[in-house]
Amino acid sequence: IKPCNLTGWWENDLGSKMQVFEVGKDGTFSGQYHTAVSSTKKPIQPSPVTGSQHLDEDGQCTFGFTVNWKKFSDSTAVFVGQCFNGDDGKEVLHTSWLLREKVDSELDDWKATRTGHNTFTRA
Ligand SMILES: CN1C(=O)N(C)[C@H]2CS[C@@H](CCCCC(=O)O)[C@H]21
Repeated sequence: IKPCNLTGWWENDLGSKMQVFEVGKDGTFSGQYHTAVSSTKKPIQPSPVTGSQHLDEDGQCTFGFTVNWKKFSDSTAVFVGQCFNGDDGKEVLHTSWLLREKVDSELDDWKATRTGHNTFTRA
């Protein structure tokens, strides 16, 4: 079984790319998220990623990471998922996410969190 290591470049079905820098001995990692889409008009810039993955020997690890949409949006996304080794030997990350956008009034709090799911493959 191939051990799971998220280091490297990933691309999801929206065309967003994520670069994971090296993963520490405790499974923590940092990286950058290059989103392909945004709900804001400001120019899109790479955003910092911080996360943590399991390092179990049996591969196919679970992980979570947070993206802070610096400089172009006041929102934050958290992702959870698992890495699978497809039969074709290709790795795929199945993720679910919560995207919290900043709203100006507590009255709008009800509509401030969106959820979705995306798969990532090696870019
Ligand atoms: C591009 N995205 C992507 O690759 N996702 C998996 C989803 C979940 S985070 C969101 C991007 C939000 C950009 C900042 C903002 O407009 O609030 C969307």
